[in-house]
Amino acid sequence: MTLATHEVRWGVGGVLMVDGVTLAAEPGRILGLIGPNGSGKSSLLRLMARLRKVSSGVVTLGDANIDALPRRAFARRVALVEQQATTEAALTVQDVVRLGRTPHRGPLSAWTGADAAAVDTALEQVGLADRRERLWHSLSGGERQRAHIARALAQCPSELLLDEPTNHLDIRHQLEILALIRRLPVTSVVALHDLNLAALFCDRLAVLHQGKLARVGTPDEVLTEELIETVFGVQASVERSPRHGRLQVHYLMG
Ligand SMILES: Nc1ncnc2c1ncn2[C@@H]1O[C@H](COP(=O)(O)OP(=O)(O)OP(=O)(O)O)[C@@H](O)[C@H]1O
Repeated sequence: MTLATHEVRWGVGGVLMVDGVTLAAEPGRILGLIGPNGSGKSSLLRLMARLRKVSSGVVTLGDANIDALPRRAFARRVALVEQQATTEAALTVQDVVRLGRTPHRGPLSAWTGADAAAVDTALEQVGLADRRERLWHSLSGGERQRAHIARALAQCPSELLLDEPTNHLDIRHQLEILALIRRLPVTSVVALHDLNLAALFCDRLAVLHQGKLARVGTPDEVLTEELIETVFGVQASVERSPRHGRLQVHYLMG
């Protein structure tokens, strides 16, 4: 087993934002997290990445409680790409991506061929190899997003957590990034707003609603017209695409 949450709760000021979520990623697969704004997707990802401490319950990696793992060992395995990560403006793209190598290097160790190769591969994978010398402040929103994904890939994680990785990306780059995540030999947990992209790329979907897990299963099991209405408050018609065989959501206007 890889990352899993067991009855995890987290709240602020007595209000639970993540309320008793039990969920396991499957090795090598993509688990999509869907749910309305404020339903707890980012909070759950941050708990899984150990950026927040659970109020109760446990997050495990394999058999271990993640709180019991040494920080570096955890960081070598689990990478998080946050929604609005900030970065020092004076850095270049490759400086940012190099930060991904930190968990693999000692404080005084020299930059190795393996470090350089991981950075080069990550830049190639997100299509930023030709912009590696560019300063951060000169990048577009989509280029910054891709640079943050490259930083996570340079970390060579076995578990990759992504919060809305397609935010800011044009449609070609949305498809390319999700196709890349599919190809990677890693376990991924990805928060997504676009239900059609979730149906296209995810092996399983977990639906959060007001901090609780409303449903988990394959896209076919989860993406029903009834669930979309109950959780998102939107009427939709769900059909199987004759082109790619995945479910497709058509939103019905008033
Ligand atoms: N540090 C915090 N302090 C107080 N409330 C918080 C904090 N972090 C998150 N919340 C609240 O927790 C709830 C869940 O937020 P979260 O960001 O996890 O939702 P989300 O599903 O990722 O939303 P979105 O789709 O808008 O990104 C929201 O009501 C949010 O305001």
